[in-house]
Amino acid sequence: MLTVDRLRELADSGAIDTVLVAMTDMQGRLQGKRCAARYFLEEVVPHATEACNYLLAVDVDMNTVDGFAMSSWEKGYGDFVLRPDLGTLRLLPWHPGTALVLADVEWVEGGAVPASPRQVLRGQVDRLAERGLTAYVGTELEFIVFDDSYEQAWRRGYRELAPANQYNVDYSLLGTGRLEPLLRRIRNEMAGAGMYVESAKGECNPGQHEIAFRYTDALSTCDNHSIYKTGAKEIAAQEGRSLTFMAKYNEREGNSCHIHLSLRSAEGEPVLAGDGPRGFSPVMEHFLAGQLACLRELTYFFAPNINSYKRFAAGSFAPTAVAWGTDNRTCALRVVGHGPSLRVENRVPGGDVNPYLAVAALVAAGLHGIEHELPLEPEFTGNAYASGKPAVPSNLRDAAALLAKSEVARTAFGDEVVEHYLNSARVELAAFDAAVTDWERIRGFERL
Ligand SMILES: NC(=O)CC[C@H](N)C(=O)O
Repeated sequence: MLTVDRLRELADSGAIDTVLVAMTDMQGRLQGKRCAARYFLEEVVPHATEACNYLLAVDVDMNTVDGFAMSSWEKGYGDFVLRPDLGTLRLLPWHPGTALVLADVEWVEGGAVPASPRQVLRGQVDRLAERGLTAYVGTELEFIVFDDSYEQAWRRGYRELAPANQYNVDYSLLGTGRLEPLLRRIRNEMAGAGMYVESAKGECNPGQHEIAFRYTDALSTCDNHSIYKTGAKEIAAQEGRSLTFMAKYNEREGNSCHIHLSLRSAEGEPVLAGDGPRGFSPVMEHFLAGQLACLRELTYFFAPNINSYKRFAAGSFAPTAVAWGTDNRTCALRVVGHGPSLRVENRVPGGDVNPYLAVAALVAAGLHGIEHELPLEPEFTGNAYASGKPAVPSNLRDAAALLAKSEVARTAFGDEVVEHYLNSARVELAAFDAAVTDWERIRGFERL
């Protein structure tokens, strides 16, 4: 990582001339400004910078949409403050002479903006800390690479794109070898941006790949995740290609973002393993029971888009059943590792997830289980797709309705945050309800 002093040296020598100041919006995108390095050092470091507060109140298309209490035409769409978190300062190797810092979002009058995803996660990290606990998190993003550039793909309406592999390349070294110039750039340049890269592997959908990063504390993982997604797209674009993290690009395997989470004590000792019957501690039992109890009502934070729900298909390796199992990939909650590496993998999130909100939801669910000492049901063995267990919500409307009634969410995040994201869901549902899709035209144009 980069210190401000080192940045100053690099700026003085001309090696760095630009510093990106970024916040993460509701959709998990980096939004912000490209600052001149000198201006960043002289003005933004001591005084922060500002951006229009509609950045937490627009849809994917940047439309000003109604219903957000914190930001509206009535409120004049004023500014909020982007306060750099200097611990996130780093070089971005894929842009010459460029560094990046992530910002916390505050009101001009002071105080955190509650709906800011980074602030939502900070709140849950603080709640854990009050119990002497720290969350360690890893996110596993899958993506599909295409030979088409983003511009070509857009112009073609995303139809008939050429995936960068022609067949299933799951674990195929031949398959990843084909894309190694691109994959190697992404791996090495993310390492240059301060991330601990572990490995890359092929996946099942043609052109589908995954790059794995070492787990770290919850906030840093979500920060890295957001920077990585942007960087991977930018590197692909520089290579004349495109890649997508959308949850379900076509009817084959979707793009997941499995989230692994473990807990440690204030002394840094792993606390999930213990002397219980399965090698679990009471904290693990309650934490996992909390995940099961809250999964349906918090699914919105794992699956925030219309498309997210298309992943949840039987036999797809994406979950449909709210069940837990030991190293069982058919369950929504897969327990992996043992002893100090014991952890919970939530398999519900797709590549379109906002990591801050998803991890905040996992922590909130776990704390609910711990605070209420929820007992853990027996593990599920076998094929959970055929289990008759409660179902992961199958669409955004159901997930939003479940969130609206969630006392756990309201207690953990506050009504303001829950109402904010419920409005976001409403906006997305209304936009989809108003859209006429290719599917309808293909079925209806001639034949109906
Ligand atoms: N590696 C896997 O388990 C595949 C996950 C699958 N692609 C999904 O969308 O969930």
